[in-house]
Amino acid sequence: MAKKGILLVNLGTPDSPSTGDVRRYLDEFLMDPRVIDVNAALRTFLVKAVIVPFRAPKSAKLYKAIWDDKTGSPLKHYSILQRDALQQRLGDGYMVELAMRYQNPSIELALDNLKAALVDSIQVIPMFPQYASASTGSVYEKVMRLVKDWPTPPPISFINSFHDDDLMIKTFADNGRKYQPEKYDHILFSFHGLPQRQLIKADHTHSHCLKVNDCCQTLTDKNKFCYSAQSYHTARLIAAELNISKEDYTVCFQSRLGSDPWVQPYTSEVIAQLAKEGKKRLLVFCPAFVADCLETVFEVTEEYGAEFKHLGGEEVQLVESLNDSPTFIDALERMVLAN
Ligand SMILES: C=CC1=C(C)c2cc3[nH]c(cc4nc(cc5[nH]c(cc1n2)c(C)c5CCC(=O)O)C(CCC(=O)O)=C4C)c(C)c3C=C
Ligand SMILES: [Fe+2]
Ligand SMILES: [Fe+2]
Repeated sequence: MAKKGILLVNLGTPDSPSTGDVRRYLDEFLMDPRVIDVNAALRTFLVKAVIVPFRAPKSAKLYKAIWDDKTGSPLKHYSILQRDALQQRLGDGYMVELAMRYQNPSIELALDNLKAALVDSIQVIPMFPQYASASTGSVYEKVMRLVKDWPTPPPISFINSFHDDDLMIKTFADNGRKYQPEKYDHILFSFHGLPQRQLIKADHTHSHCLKVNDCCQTLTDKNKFCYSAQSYHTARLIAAELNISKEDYTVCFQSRLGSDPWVQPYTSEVIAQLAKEGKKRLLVFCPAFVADCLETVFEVTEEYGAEFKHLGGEEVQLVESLNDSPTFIDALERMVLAN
């Protein structure tokens, strides 16, 4: 029986926490023109001579801290669980493959597997709730580059974003509810950051994002593909589900790289300000990530946790990501069946 192909693609992670594997991963990731979007000569200089040589040994230490002896990288581990759970839900009529945009399992291998199985169609699900050129856009580009030479590519479709998917929102809300948000002094919705220039480039109107006050804090027809606007929208929906009022939460952006301005406010600065105001306990959602990873487990829990305590705070509690929660698998299943 011919099957329908499903390709889940997450960002990627090193093969091991060794400095060599982290260097290979960072090199492939940061040489992507959609990630470091400057001219090729400058990108090559920045990545190969500045960022990777300094960052690889430091990042390798962080990866060692989150690496599990049995299951390895949390991002890959949860991605495998998501693939297996979705395959089980969809049954024999579907073939679900997992790939990483950078490193392994590669998109090349996953597409080859789908091609060898003679699937009738391929639905690509970039595992990023909010659209960004550096994440979702890069997955589109890589898949299209690989299939362009196939003599007979099957129909291929892509999920663009799922920032407002009610089952995704419910999963984050259910995960957060377990911590009793009302017991915390403030709630953060901390999204992965992006360089400001990437928001400006993505603005089709050339007159909205970062050009008008509070441009990205509401989602409208003008900014419907804006990463920041989609992020604020996701945060509003989770907050509404949990009855968290506007003054009790802040949307912020983490994981800045380099010295160019990124989307603000920065999570580290928000945390410092909250400590200054005497807040003691913070609950942090990271709704840009469908799986726990270095940026949630280490950056939020360890780095921001230590920073907050150093400034007089007491606790930074991370809300776990979607991982393999059954309601998130429901969301994926529904996306597939709707196509
Ligand atoms: C949520 C989607 C992501 C976007 C958009 C994104 C953009 C982006 N990231 C960097 C630089 C780094 N990101 C790193 C890790 C990382 N990033 C995402 C997701 C998005 N990145 C994830 C899921 C992870 C974790 C991977 C894991 O193995 O757990 C890293 C590597 C870690 C480190 O060295 O600190 C870097 C570097 C840029 C420059 C960028 C957009 C322009
Ligand atoms: Fe990143
Ligand atoms: Fe915007």
